[in-house]
Amino acid sequence: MNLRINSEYGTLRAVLMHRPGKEIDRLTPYNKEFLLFEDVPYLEALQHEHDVFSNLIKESTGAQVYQLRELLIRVLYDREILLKLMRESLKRSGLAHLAEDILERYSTAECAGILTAGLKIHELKKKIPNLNPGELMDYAFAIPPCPNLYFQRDPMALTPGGIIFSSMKMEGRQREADLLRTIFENHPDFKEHVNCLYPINGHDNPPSIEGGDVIILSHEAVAIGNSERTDEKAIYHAAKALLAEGSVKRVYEVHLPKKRNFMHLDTVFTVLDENLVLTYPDAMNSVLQTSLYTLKDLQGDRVNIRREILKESLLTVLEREIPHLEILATADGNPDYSMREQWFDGANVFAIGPRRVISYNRNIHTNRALRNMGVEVLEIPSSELSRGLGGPRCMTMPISRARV
Ligand SMILES: NC(=O)NCCC[C@H](N)C(=O)O
Repeated sequence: MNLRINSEYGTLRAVLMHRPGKEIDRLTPYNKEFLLFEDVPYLEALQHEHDVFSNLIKESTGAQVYQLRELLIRVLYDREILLKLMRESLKRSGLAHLAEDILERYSTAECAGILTAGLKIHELKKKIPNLNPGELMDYAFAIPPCPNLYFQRDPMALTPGGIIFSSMKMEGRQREADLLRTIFENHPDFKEHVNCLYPINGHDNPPSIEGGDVIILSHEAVAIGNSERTDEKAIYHAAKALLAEGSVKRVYEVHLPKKRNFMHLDTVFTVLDENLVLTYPDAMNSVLQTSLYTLKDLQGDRVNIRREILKESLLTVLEREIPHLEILATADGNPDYSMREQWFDGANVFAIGPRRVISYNRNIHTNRALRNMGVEVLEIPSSELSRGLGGPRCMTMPISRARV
């Protein structure tokens, strides 16, 4: 499998998703903010909505849907890998010394569950009755959960030149990127095909970048959001690696307002075809500065890139990059409905092919506007999925698309 994609809309061939599990049941009214949720979802209904989504992808495209849990269990059969992840996950609670005890008492599948759904002290006490957890109370986390794992777009990004492994900004999501990187660098289906663009070798604490900020604009250009989650130093390094690799010629850094409802660039626009982009109009108007990275010179390992600050809106950049571009505003530009639907990721549809998208059913005004534009819109239920503040694009990591 060639782990590169050259568009946001080529017909989907394979995608990685995560069916939400027990990690969702760890959310409470008191930890939901730290864990980046707007509410406390109802797990069974959330799973049902997610199943509808993954089945629809299979039926409408025939694409292979990989499930993160299965891939993870496969790589965790390597004890060294499992031990490293377990130690790392126990560090914050000060219990890293228990990693080997845990591996002895739990099966590999159970360990995969622990690494995604977390582990509480009282649960651990059932396996290790004489446990001394120091100051930690029974209901404290020995390992915190990853409830955002169903937003598979964010822990990495596939680009035309290879993979950007995220370094996630928020503490509540950091393990997700470790899990994804471990899978892609070790699973037999993928490991030979990874060209890692980021983080650069030897960087222990890389500046943050998240997959939702990376969008392929055209055959020659990629945009990366400088956002609440992605740092300009990370963009510089990712741009350098992408330009040196040579598949793209321009990387745009797009400055987004650091606001929760614009948290990533893909909350603001989605490319649906060679000449069609769906956008949230308010954000397009407030994005006033972009920077452009291009290659200056390349001699062996020595790469120099140039950065120009463009005093241009994102709209101008898109119009220049994409010839004969048609822009469709969410809710057809109605300010009240587009604002409402932005809260439920109206602009964040998942393109499964040119002018074919999967969208939340609740975004009725956006869906109608899309259909009026000739886009095929397949809808999924969204009462629970949307409580995590992410849409269909956020929930999917396309790993193979037909080249366009
Ligand atoms: N690409 C995206 O916009 N992903 C949505 C992530 C939502 C998640 N609750 C978060 O705050 O990170």
